[in-house]
Amino acid sequence: MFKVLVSDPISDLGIQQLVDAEDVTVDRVTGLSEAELIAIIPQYDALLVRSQTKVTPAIMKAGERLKVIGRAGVGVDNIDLEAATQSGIIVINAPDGNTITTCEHAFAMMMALARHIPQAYAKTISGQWDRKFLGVELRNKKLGVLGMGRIGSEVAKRAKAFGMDILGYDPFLTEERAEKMGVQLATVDYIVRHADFITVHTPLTPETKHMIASPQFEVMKKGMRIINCARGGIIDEKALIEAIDQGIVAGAAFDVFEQEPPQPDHPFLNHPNIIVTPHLGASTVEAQENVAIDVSEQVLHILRDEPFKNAVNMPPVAAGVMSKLQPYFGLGEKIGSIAAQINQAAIKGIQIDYAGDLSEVDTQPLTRYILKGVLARHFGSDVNIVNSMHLAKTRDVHVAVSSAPARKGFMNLITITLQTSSGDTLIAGTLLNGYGERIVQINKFPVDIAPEGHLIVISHTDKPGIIGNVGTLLGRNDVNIASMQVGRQVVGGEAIMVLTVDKAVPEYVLEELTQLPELKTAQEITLA
Ligand SMILES: NC(=O)C1=CN([C@@H]2O[C@H](COP(=O)(O)OP(=O)(O)OC[C@H]3O[C@@H](n4cnc5c(N)ncnc54)[C@H](O)[C@@H]3O)[C@@H](O)[C@H]2O)C=CC1
Ligand SMILES: O=C(O)C(=O)COP(=O)(O)O
Repeated sequence: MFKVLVSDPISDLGIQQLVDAEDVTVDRVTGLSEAELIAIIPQYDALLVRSQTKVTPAIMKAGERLKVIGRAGVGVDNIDLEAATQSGIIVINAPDGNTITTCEHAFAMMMALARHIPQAYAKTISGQWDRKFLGVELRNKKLGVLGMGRIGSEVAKRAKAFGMDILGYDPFLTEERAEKMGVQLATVDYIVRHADFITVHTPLTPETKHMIASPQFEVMKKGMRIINCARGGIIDEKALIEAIDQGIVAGAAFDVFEQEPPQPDHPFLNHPNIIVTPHLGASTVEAQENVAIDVSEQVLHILRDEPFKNAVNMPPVAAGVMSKLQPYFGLGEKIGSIAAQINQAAIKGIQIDYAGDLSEVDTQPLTRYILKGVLARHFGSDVNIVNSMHLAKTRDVHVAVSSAPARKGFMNLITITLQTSSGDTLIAGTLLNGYGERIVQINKFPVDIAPEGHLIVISHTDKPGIIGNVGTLLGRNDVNIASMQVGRQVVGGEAIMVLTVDKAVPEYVLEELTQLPELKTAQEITLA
């Protein structure tokens, strides 16, 4: 039974599929301190959060069973991604579910800002009929959009309907796409100098932190207005107050703060020219259901070892690609494991070659499984597909991948060469239609082995009588042989024998095998 902890207020309807799942139990406990979360997290397989819960390295370290952290929303700045990757925890988010809602909030803030709606409302309900609030139209104004991703693009679309001219900047915005959207591609500098309104829709990164600060405010158009419904810290809060005091900025609308919640004496609170909301951008019935449904679905997939999407600490893979690759994951992991069990010396590098059908897809997720198989001998259950690349890198294991359409006699072929301090070991495997996983080459010897259970790999000289001797010795020791494969390149030369046996072979039996004439090495390989 999988246990899921929901530690922030997440839509009931959205997580219903988790609640209904027979193999899952869901606990909801919100408002926990870090220490409280550390105390209970060891029992959980998944943690679901919004932006309140700060998922620190200490929480992840305590989460011995934690396989996935699901963020019911976009921004994952409350989750320590580096620590998650190191701990092998998958972090997923729900990037699409709150786009429109947040865009509409930004738009509502822009309109409220243009017409002083919050200030006028406050006056009116306090009994004062004050008609001095003079607004501005949006029509014919220049709107600068910094960050033209999902939300920024939707804001631009709506702003066009209001007759605004859009200046857009995003490192990924091409001239063609901008033109298609009716947006003028511009630099940040151009935007800050010319825009009447600026709205930011980027994540908070070292690059975007204070991307609007004193140097930008100094050159802004006098009387401009600025909106932040993305992340606190993209606009320098102190510099903004100064720019308002200097009459450069006429007004600002903020949904997010450098520190949330802001201190009661924060200069934005009660400032006549600044309107604020408490990080409500994503807070609609629709968005909360959407993000919770999306994240619950992926959490279920991850818990059940099924293909999933929206991982934040793993490169994105299209769903179609994932379903093509899925059948190879087990084979890849076993090939890696066989290589690492045959050659137990210090690993320097791993060469992975994909051939045939596999050359047509992005094999990156498969590479992670192969690395997991290789590294499991050293890291045990601490390695998984989230951290296998990372662990290889931190251990200076160089991973090289190549792919070629040539079929080499097989429709698909995975070949790995484990480069170690005592030489190279090559293992190749394929997925045979109707026959499943097969190992087809060990070093220079062609073989045909189903990679499962217990195998004994013997290297010997191709001489008559050896097979009989091996069989007799194993029989004497009560080791039953299920299948046997012999590979050689030339008659009487070096040869390999691979036996599938029904149970683990005691160490002394392997020892005895190596005492047989013409037999060089005997190793046991165990596969799950
Ligand atoms: N207030 C709220 O409740 C909500 C806030 N957000 C925040 O809104 C922001 C945008 O979300 P989405 O549009 O869904 O993300 P997105 O990933 O679709 O778009 C972000 C865009 O920012 C661009 N970008 C990155 N660095 C940049 C830079 N230095 N200058 C200009 N552009 C840059 C990226 O290329 C990307 O296109 C995120 O920070 C997210 O956390 C999202 C949902 C709700
Ligand atoms: O999705 C995002 O990035 C948000 O900022 C929304 O945050 P929330 O889930 O409302 O705490």
